Amino acid sequence: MRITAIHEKTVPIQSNIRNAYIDFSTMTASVVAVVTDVVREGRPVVGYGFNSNGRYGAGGLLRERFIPRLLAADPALLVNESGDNLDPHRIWQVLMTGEKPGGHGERSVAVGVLDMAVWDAAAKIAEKPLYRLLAEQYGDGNTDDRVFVYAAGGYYQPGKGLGALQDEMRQYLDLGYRVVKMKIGGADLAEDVRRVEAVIEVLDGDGSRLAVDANGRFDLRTAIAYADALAPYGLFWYEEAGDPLDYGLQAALSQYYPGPMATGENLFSHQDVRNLLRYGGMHPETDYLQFDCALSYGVVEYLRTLAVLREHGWSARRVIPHGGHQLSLHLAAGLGLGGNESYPGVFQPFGGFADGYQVDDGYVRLPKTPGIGFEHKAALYPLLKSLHE
Ligand SMILES: O=C([O-])CC(=O)C(=O)O
Ligand SMILES: [Mg+2]
Repeated sequence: MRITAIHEKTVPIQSNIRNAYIDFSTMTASVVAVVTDVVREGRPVVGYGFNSNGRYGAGGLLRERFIPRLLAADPALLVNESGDNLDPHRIWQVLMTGEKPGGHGERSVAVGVLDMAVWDAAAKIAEKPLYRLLAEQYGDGNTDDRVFVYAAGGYYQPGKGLGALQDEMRQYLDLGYRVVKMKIGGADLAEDVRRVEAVIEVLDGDGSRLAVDANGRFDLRTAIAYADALAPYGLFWYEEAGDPLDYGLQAALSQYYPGPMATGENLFSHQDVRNLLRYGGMHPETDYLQFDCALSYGVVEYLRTLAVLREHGWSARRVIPHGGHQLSLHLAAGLGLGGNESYPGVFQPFGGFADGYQVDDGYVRLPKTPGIGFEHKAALYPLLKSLHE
């Protein structure tokens, strides 16, 4: 078998929302389709991939480097021993040929987008949902039949007052979520405390159902001032307080803040993760890690990241990935992660899961059809299909 074509496009996912660090007025994403010559149900198998929010589309890198590299490779180097399916690990090696270590800038996005499409195609060719393939090949064979999800939103928006913030959160609860997340650090501390209290009111006074996200905005002094203000609420987690690469800040804050903390969405390699675990002072029993495969070289690299976790005494259950996409849902169900982010209100059509699979008391189920299941999302599939039809 072989890859016959790879199509790529940059699409907008802009909106008027803002976190503490960026607004999303010019945000884009890369979308790819990897077409194979394997036929299932009368049609060539096509795998789809895209990157999640927060990093821009990587069209330049895809067009100039990664897609040509893949198409120029001997097809025999891209398939498994028996030659009947793609081998994502071999493909990853080909993609990274000529790439020096370190400096994991945006090339991890380009590789992550292609890797997503390769796994989608490989699972379709194997005629299994991806979570089953992952559980059989890399897990203990067991899969979770439902995955914990939380609703992320609570962005800053022009004219959005406390009432609108509360209405947004009520909508998430009505959809079946139990835990919600909101942004902090984009207003002053007093205003953020009012916002946090307004959301906790909607959660029947239960702060343990609210996560807050500072998107790396704070220096240590500000992070500590927020820690003092937030600690009494007993929050679900306090996320990305300082710069994602400032492990010293994280270590100081981890010692100081009594509740669970979360970070990792802007670490793009297993080496960066290793440094966080070595030097970030995080607590394996109570903290959360948020690495997002779509931004960080894909599933092949994620398997290495999970190995690093094991070496440092962390359970995969402490991982709840950033990004709210279906690939992470498969990783969670197949490899026993702790759950997944969800964006019921933002970053559509890429956020969200299969149509008809409602969130029930904070958990969601996955379709049993082959691949990742993008075909089950009516708002997304036409866009993916338009790449090659
Ligand atoms: O606002 C963003 O960049 C997204 C984000 O941090 C998250 O979902 O945790
Ligand atoms: Mg975040």
